[in-house]
Amino acid sequence: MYHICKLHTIFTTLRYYEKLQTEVLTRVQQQGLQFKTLSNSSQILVTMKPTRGKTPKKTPRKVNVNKTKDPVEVYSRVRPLEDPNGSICMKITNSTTVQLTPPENSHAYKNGHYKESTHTFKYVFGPETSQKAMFDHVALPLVEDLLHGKNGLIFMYGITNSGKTHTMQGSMQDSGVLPRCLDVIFNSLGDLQAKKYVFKPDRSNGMDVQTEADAMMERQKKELMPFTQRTPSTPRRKDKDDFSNMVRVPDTTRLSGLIEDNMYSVFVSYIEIYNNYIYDLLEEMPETITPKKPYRLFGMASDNQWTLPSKSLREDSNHNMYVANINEVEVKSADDAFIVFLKGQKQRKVAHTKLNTESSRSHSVFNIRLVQAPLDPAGEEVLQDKNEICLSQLSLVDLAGSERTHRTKTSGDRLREAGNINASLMTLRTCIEILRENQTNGANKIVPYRDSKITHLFKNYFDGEGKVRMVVCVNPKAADYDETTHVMRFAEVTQEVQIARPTGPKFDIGLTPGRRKAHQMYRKMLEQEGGTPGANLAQTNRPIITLGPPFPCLQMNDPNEDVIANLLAFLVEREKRRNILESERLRKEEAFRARLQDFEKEAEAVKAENRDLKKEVERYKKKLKLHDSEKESINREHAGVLREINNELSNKDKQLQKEIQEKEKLRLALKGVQQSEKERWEKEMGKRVMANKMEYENRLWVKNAQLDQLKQIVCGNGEVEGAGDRDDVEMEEDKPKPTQVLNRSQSPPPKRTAPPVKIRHRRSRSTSNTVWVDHKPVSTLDTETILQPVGPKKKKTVNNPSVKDLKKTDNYMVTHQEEDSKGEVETKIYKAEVLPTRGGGRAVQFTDVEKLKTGSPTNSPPSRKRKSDEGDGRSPREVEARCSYGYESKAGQTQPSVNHTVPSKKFRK
Ligand SMILES: Nc1ncnc2c1ncn2[C@@H]1O[C@H](COP(=O)(O)OP(=O)(O)OP(=O)(O)O)[C@@H](O)[C@H]1O
Repeated sequence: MYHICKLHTIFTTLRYYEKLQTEVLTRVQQQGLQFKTLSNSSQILVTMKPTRGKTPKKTPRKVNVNKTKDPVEVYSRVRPLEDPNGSICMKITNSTTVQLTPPENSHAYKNGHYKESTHTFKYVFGPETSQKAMFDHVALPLVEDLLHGKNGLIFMYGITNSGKTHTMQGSMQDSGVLPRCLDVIFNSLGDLQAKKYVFKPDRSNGMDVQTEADAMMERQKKELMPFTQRTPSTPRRKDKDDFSNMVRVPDTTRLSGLIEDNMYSVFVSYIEIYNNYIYDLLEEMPETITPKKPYRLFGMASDNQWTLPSKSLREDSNHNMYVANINEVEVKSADDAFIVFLKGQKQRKVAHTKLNTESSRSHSVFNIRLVQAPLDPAGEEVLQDKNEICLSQLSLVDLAGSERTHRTKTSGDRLREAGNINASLMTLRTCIEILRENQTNGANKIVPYRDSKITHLFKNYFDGEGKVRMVVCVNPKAADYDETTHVMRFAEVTQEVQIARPTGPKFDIGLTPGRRKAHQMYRKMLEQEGGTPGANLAQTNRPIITLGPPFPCLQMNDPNEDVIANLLAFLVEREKRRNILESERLRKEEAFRARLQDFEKEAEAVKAENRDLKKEVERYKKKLKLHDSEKESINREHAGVLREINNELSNKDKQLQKEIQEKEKLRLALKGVQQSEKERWEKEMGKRVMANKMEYENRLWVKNAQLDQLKQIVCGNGEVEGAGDRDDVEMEEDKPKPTQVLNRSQSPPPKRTAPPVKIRHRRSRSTSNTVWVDHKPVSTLDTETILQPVGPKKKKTVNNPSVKDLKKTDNYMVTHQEEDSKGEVETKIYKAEVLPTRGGGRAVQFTDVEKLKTGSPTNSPPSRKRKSDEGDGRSPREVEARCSYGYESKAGQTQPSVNHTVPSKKFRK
């Protein structure tokens, strides 16, 4: 009794303190502060946060940018060979690497790929690996995550007959991943499970919570009216009987670390994706339909077959994908869950193919959802707050095997299935590859999750958070080489995809830890005291503190009976007891008061701390303000500098534009100048060509005339032949002998013609005293050289000689200038005699030419030579021939015209 009282007091105190603490916390939380407080009795430091713990299911839509990411973990399992003597194409080189060698009959080998390929994974399990080792390595960590409120996905991938289903399901004696997951979950939950129907799926991927009383009502209702229920609950007795002969060896692993003040429930669902349609494998068959054939369906259903309706995918309020309107069964033990799985398995589409006697023709997804919520402050029931429910999910996926239809020798429905299987696996590959590309290259390509139901369903795992593990099952058979290499390559790519690490939920919602235990103890005490087991303190009417046994019977049956004395003794006893209780009460009251005072002091201390924290917050706020203003001024400064730089940049830009324009102008001007120069030169060259042409024509004419003259001489004009001045004779001395002359007369060369002028007139006049008419056209350039042409001392320089000028003199010279191809100016001075004509006019006969040429000292030797007679060994006769043309000036003409002249003929005016 004493202990009960003590406990009662402790509980009352505890509750009072909780109330007090909650009040203080609420106030502090309202102020948005974090602070530390001491727990009342255990003196444990508990960190309180302003926000309450939320469920982890609220995954954000987009990838968590700042979250830590982990790559998808890929494991490889190599199954044993069916035929121990068969040829293999792979070798496990170490615990993480597998090497593939192309066999000679493989496509790769035929296409020239002879090299071995090496593939590295997180771990490679050899053929001897046990199911238990496989589970412990791959799935156990995800089960642990599930119990701590985190999501996980395991999928089996590989070609047909590679051991996917074997790894996932295993056998009764040697269970695979799925049954072991169930075993470990229920082993770990123990008695932390909530009563059935306390948690209820809300049909939109969430969970509702109800009181235990309501849950009990629902249980009773369902037990009383089992036929009205549509949703399958815990496996019925019939189902249990169906599988009773199956004895499964369970996994005994138990995980610790669960939150004892939480209540847990497990829900399972089982779906398959067949031909890109989703079916609920736990769908109950309507009572009205009695199938003639067993559940298992292959292909199309006939009239009396039960065909599963297809389900659709939806997105919940947290943007998580889920299959709408499927049955989620609440299970209370691993065996129950396994029976549900077997029930669904019966409806799965499995068929016999050439490569696998029981080949899965669909992708199957077995979902385990764990619901947990904290207990109320009394530690008695689940807190009736939907927001405090935490949902975590472990999806176990057995993908259908990819296959080459020519190898499986499929046709009809099997072929269509294979096409759909391969298409969905291809979508999975594409999604993974694009995801990887987006993550590694920073690309922003759209991941085609929607192209296939399987990828669409697991979109959240890749986009959101959770742990993803893939087991690549491989058959070492040489015949599978081509398909296996594809699978291996894809698996390697998958390892590069990063998934945000899941964050666990926070259940620290400000309630005292150890509630469940305290409540259990309390109940135990009540039971010991004879109270109704399970009744809580408030509902108990029986007084916990009594003053002793009930009053004795006061009825007097015997006159000798000392009723009064008995009553007195009883009362004395009772008074004594009351006094004891009173003193005890007073003592406890004192103790309680003292404790209360302690709490008050503590609360005061908390308040003081709160005040200090407030002050600190104020100080930080001020600091923040200061930093803000500093930041503002830096920003302003920065903006000013930026403006200046921009201005400078724009000025520089303008300047550059200006320079570019000027350059363009200059280029155009230069182009113009170049064009005009070109035109000028073309004109000039045209003129020169004309002059040269005329000159050569004249020379030709002279030659012809000389030839005519020679002809005349040869044809009998002895006078001419014998004639000739002495000079002529002298000059003829250099000529060939008479025989040669004879020969020459037969075929006279042009050089040997008679001189066009009399040699006596060719004496140099530069030294005579007569006045020369020096004809210099206006365009004549001054050569400005030291050496000047040899010329007469007396001369009259005219730009345009008139007849009158010529009448006064008998010596005439004309200056002609030309520019050669090298740009050097050549000056020619033609000298002539002015002879009177019979008609009273004057004829000019050119007798000599003097050439002056300027040149660059680097291009030509620094000589400035009088070009007369050239000194190149040419005979004087050649000079005569050269000068046997002249200018003829006629009355009325301002310019004399060029004409040929011969010694016998004079040009007349
Ligand atoms: N590791 C293993 N140890 C022993 N037997 C195995 C192993 N892996 C697979 N097997 C056996 O090989 C056969 C085919 O395996 P399983 O059905 O698991 O292949 P699968 O990849 O699921 O094929 P499918 O894609 O066609 O469904 C089964 O009989 C299975 O028992």
